[in-house]
Amino acid sequence: MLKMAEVSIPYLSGAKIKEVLDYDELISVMENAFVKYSSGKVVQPVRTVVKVEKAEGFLGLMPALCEDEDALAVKLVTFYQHNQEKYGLPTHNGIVVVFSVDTGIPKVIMDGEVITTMRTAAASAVASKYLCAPNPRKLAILGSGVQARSHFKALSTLYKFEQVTVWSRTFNNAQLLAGEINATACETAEEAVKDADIIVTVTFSSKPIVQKTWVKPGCHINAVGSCRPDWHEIDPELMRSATVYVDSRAGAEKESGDIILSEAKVYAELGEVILGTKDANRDKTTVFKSLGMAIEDVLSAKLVCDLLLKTKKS
Ligand SMILES: NC(=O)C1=CN([C@@H]2O[C@H](COP(=O)(O)OP(=O)(O)OC[C@H]3O[C@@H](n4cnc5c(N)ncnc54)[C@H](O)[C@@H]3O)[C@@H](O)[C@H]2O)C=CC1
Ligand SMILES: O=C(O)C1=NCCCC1
Repeated sequence: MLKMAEVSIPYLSGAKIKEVLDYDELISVMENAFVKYSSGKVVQPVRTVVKVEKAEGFLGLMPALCEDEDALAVKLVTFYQHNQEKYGLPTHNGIVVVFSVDTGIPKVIMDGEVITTMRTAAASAVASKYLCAPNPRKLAILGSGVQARSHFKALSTLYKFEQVTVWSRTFNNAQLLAGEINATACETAEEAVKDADIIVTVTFSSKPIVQKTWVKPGCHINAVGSCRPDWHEIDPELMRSATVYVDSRAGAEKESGDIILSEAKVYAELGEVILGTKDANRDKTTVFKSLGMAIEDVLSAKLVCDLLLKTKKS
């Protein structure tokens, strides 16, 4: 066994990771992540977030351990909402450092951007699978960035939508995305969400972008963006009247403006629904408030290692 001083740690690029990850597999890995988390099999402190005032950005530190899965890693992720408009760079960047559970020696460092992009959408796919009404026909996407694209891909692995609508605060961006995915660009969010069976909100908005009166009763909403305690995407009245599910109660109570500002009651963690200890209220309007959990990254990184480093021993 090598000592730390003798180790040369491999780096796996986002391009390499993209080659091996697919949504089918990630969706089942995310399902397992939710189950492990809600059955108390994961050690995962609530994310530490450092605010970078100068750039209006944030650094998040996200460690988790799951001994059952022989998985220990930490994601270090930045989210800088102005990166795209200022520098043409992605707004989310980061790395995942994977450690040996037995020795604590770092095994691999890998890109965290692709994992964040794909596992977040796979997590929403799991939520939709358990919480939306059968046979969803219309998908509405609010936002037109990285997560808008990954959510379209992940949800399309589960459902064949008859109609997909896109709204973005800049209509041109909605049109660009709509052109890529054969969807309809809408001038208003109200028009986009009308009669939608599944709504995905993936923006940095600090003010609600979806109102309760616009939403079809029984709709399922994946509320993925605005992950700060003082930002929200969903009308507080809609939050209070829906059945609200989260990835982690502890995370939601500390980080989600959608929950904190509306004082909506969290009904269940998604893992509890998968475990069968809480109901999936498919006939009601449901919101899955996603904040993102370290265990999602840790198990995604483990999958990447299994796929790319199969022949190498730690
Ligand atoms: N829950 C989770 O696990 C994760 C959540 N996120 C969050 O999802 C959201 C989207 O992320 P990406 O697509 O990667 O970012 P992106 O930068 O690629 O796209 C952001 C989108 O939000 C829109 N936007 C920005 N400010 C807005 C405002 N004030 N009002 C309305 N729209 C606005 C932009 O026009 C763009 O369409 C962010 O809030 C991000 O932090 C991202 C990764 C994981
Ligand atoms: O889980 C993540 O990764 C993130 N969640 C909220 C916003 C930034 C990244």
